[in-house]
Amino acid sequence: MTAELSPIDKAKYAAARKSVDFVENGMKLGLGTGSTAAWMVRCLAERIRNEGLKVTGVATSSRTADLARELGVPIVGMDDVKWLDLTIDGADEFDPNLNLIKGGGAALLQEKIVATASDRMIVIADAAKEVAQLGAFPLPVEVVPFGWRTTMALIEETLYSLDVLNREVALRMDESRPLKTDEGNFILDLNLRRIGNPRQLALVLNQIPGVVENGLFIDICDIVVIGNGDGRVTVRDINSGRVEDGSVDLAQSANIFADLGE
Ligand SMILES: O=C[C@H](O)[C@H](O)[C@H](O)COP(=O)(O)O
Repeated sequence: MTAELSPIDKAKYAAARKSVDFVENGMKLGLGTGSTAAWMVRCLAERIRNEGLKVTGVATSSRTADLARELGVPIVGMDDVKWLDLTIDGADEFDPNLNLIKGGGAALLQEKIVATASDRMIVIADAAKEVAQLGAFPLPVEVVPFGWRTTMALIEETLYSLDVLNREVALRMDESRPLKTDEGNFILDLNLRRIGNPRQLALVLNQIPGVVENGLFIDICDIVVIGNGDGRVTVRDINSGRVEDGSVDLAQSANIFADLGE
C-alpha cells in the first residue's frame, strides 16, 4: 500500500525521526504519549529491529505501553528503573524557555513523573506548537473525582485571586461521561488564553486540595526538536543555547506507515 501522510503527520514524523538519533545503546528511556510520541515509538522500534539497539522503555500511558509492546520495544515499570537517561515526548505548546503545556491526551501525570526522573527531556513537536506565551491551549489539570466540583470552584477562586482575566474551566468529557485518566482521575481544562506567570500558576494549582497535577512543565524540558512538513528539522538546546538545522528523509515515513499496515 502507498501511504500518503498529511503535512502535519510529516512534520511530526520528522521531529520524531530526528529525536531517536539521541538514543544510545543501553539507555533507559521515558516514552511519551500522543500522536507525535507514537511516531517516535515507531522510529525507535525501527532502530531496534534494524540495528539491534538495546533499550529499556518506561511508557507514560497504557496507550504508549500497548503500542511499544506491539512493536517490540521492551517496556518495564517506572519502579523497576527509578531513574531514566532520556525522555522523549510531545507537547501541546512550548514557549521560548521550553516551558510546556501538556496533557491534551490526558497523560500529564505519568508524563511529568517520568520526565522529571530523566537526565534529559526532549520535546518533539511540529512548528505550530511554538508560542510566544503559553495559554492558547487550555491547560489540563488532573483532579481526583471525589469533590471535583469543589476543586473546580477552588481553582476558579485561585485564578480570580491571581487576576487571570479569562478563566473558563471545563470538565473533560469522553462522550457523555467524564473522561478518566489512567489513574482513574478527571481532567479539568482551564481556558486562560494567556498565562502571564506559568511558574507561579504551576505551584499555586498544586496547592489546591483535590488537584493531583497540572500540565505546566516548567524547567523540565532540555531540548526541543521542531519538525516541518517538508522534512526540515530544528534542534534547540536550552542549556547550551545551541540551535541546529537539518532535515530527515521523509520517504522512510511512508515505509514505517506501510509496515504498520496503516
Ligand atoms: O497527554 C498527552 C500529552 O501531553 C501529549 O504529549 C500532548 O497532548 C501532545 O500530543 P500530540 O503529539 O498528539 O499533539
